[in-house]
Amino acid sequence: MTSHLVTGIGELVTHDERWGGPLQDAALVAEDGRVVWVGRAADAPPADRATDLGGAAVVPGFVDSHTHLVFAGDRSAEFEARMAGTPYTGGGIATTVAATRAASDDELRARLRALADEARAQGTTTLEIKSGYGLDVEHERRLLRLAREVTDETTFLGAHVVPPGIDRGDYLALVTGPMLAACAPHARWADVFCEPGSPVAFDGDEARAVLGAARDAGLGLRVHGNQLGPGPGVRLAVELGAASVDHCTFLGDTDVAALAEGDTVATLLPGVEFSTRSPYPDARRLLDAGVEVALASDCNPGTCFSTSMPLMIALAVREMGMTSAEAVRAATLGGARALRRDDLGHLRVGARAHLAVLDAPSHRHLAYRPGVPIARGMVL
Ligand SMILES: N=CN[C@@H](CCC(=O)O)C(=O)O
Ligand SMILES: [Zn+2]
Repeated sequence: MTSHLVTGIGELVTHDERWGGPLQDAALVAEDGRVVWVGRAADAPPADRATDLGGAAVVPGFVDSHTHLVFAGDRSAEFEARMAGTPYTGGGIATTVAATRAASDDELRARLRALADEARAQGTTTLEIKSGYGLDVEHERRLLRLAREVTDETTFLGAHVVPPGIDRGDYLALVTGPMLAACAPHARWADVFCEPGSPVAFDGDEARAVLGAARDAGLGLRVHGNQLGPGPGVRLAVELGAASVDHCTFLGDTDVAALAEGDTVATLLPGVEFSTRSPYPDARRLLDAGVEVALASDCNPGTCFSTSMPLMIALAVREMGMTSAEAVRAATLGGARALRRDDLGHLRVGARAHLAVLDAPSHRHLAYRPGVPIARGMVL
């Protein structure tokens, strides 16, 4: 077992309350992939090898708890139309499904790996990846098998939309029956796009059926909820004990109260509001109510084609009323909680030694220097 001392850390964000905030002039030792010591550089113990970061700030590696990285095709024309005023409805998902079904494993794998590398280069050290562009038994299973090559945090999203040409009831029976059975061995989670106002997504009763079947199959639950308008998604997620409800753009008081009382993380995806020109969710309202908030990219070809967690942090600070410290926490510890992982998202002793190293003196620069590639992931 080799120990690795990382020193020369100008500012270290650990999320360890005992330090009362970021540590200055810090060091960290990792052994066997885990943090074994954290403290002031002057007190650092000897180790087998050392890396001097020359005063860089370090935060926990970003935990991007919501992505759709296995897909083919291009929807830049749809984006362009949206910027010219055409609203997002979810209808474009069928375009990606057709292109994805037509792509070979190697084509999908090459794109997936390139996107995962792109995320890592910007500080992301954990990715959740959903299926949802296969929408039949063979292709949903294939997408999850490919996603599993990159992460253990895989999510079955057969209930993304009802594909064209199939009856809703028949599709629901497929998703909750044979498709779930084929996909469950390759997934840790199941998700559903619950949006009663959308002709292609699922209403509250349908979403309840999808989530109930997934829970019976041993999967953890996640929900796309309240993205395009108010609806039952958030309350359903809390009622069923989902780990996370994602988007949370249109919330009523009862939704916020349910989240505050429940055990479900509210995952905000501000890249979606940016790329669909929609109103941003009210993060301040959630935080002030005591809700656990996560930030994620939702990288996908339709609503946000960005893997950049620093961009999400900058948007959260600029547009959603979060402080830099709250946004960094949401992109790290919040994401880990949304995945129910206590070994990620912090740098206390025992955590995975996953770092985001910033070419900057402070975590504040993540929002202060938007669009500048200051973060990189480092897994020890
Ligand atoms: N809203 C549902 N699913 C994705 C978008 C998928 C797409 O448009 O391709 C989302 O999280 O925004
Ligand atoms: Zn999504």
